[in-house]
Amino acid sequence: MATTIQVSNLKQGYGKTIVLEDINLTVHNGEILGLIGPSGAGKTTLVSTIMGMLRPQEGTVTVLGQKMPNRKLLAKIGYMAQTDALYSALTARENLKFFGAMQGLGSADLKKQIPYAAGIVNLNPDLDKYVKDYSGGMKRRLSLAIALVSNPDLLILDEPTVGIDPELRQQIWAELHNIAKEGKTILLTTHVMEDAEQSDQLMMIRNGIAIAQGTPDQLIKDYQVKTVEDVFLKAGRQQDAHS
Ligand SMILES: Nc1ncnc2c1ncn2[C@@H]1O[C@H](COP(=O)(O)OP(=O)(O)OP(=O)(O)O)[C@@H](O)[C@H]1O
Repeated sequence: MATTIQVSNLKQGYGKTIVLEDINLTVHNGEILGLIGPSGAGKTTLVSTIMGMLRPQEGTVTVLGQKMPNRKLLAKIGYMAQTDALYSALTARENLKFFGAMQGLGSADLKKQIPYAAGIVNLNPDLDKYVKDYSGGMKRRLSLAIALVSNPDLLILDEPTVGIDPELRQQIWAELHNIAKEGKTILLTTHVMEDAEQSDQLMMIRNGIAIAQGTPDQLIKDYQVKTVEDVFLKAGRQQDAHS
């Protein structure tokens, strides 16, 4: 299986503040990796480093065979940030057109991809509304559609299911699994245990350290617990006991 993301011995921080210590991670084509951890653990910092928005302080990050940061690769990455970066004075369709064009889509592709991406998040009926009139959940859904619109090889989603109701969450997960089956790679951060359970691989980050890594089933077995949440709690207690 080809490798989409390779993080080796990454140390990362802001100035003298160290946020991540010795992170090692491999994500293959077609895999969904869930990054879980408490608020402030360093998930967004890791995602930003993988995207090339932050240069590693130590160690290396390779994405789709290229060492990061690499601006050219951004066109191959669909990114949904934690805070919605949308143009509120434009309609949802205009936002999708703008961001799709930025990702290199021509008008024929946009015509096909906008209804596809909006369909995944049930936004087709509201595409011509102004974003300023959208609810918080609709904005999250539009941000996800923007990440999907260019059919990228790598999808990076920072807390994609916040503000999304359970029924739509299930629908989105079904589509994420379809996308992964096509060989695309998905990296997402989450606080939601149901999301973690849907991931192929998990990395649990706490206090800047990867405290557990593996498939949800394997982790549950290794930690001799019943749920992914219990794995996280037990791994956290073990980390505290050792520090
Ligand atoms: N630009 C920045 N400058 C300085 N410190 C930062 C910056 N961004 C984040 N931090 C700090 O780095 C640490 C990790 O933050 P990060 O946003 O990566 O956590 P997170 O796991 O994504 O949290 P959350 O789940 O709340 O989004 C925190 O202590 C945060 O205060």
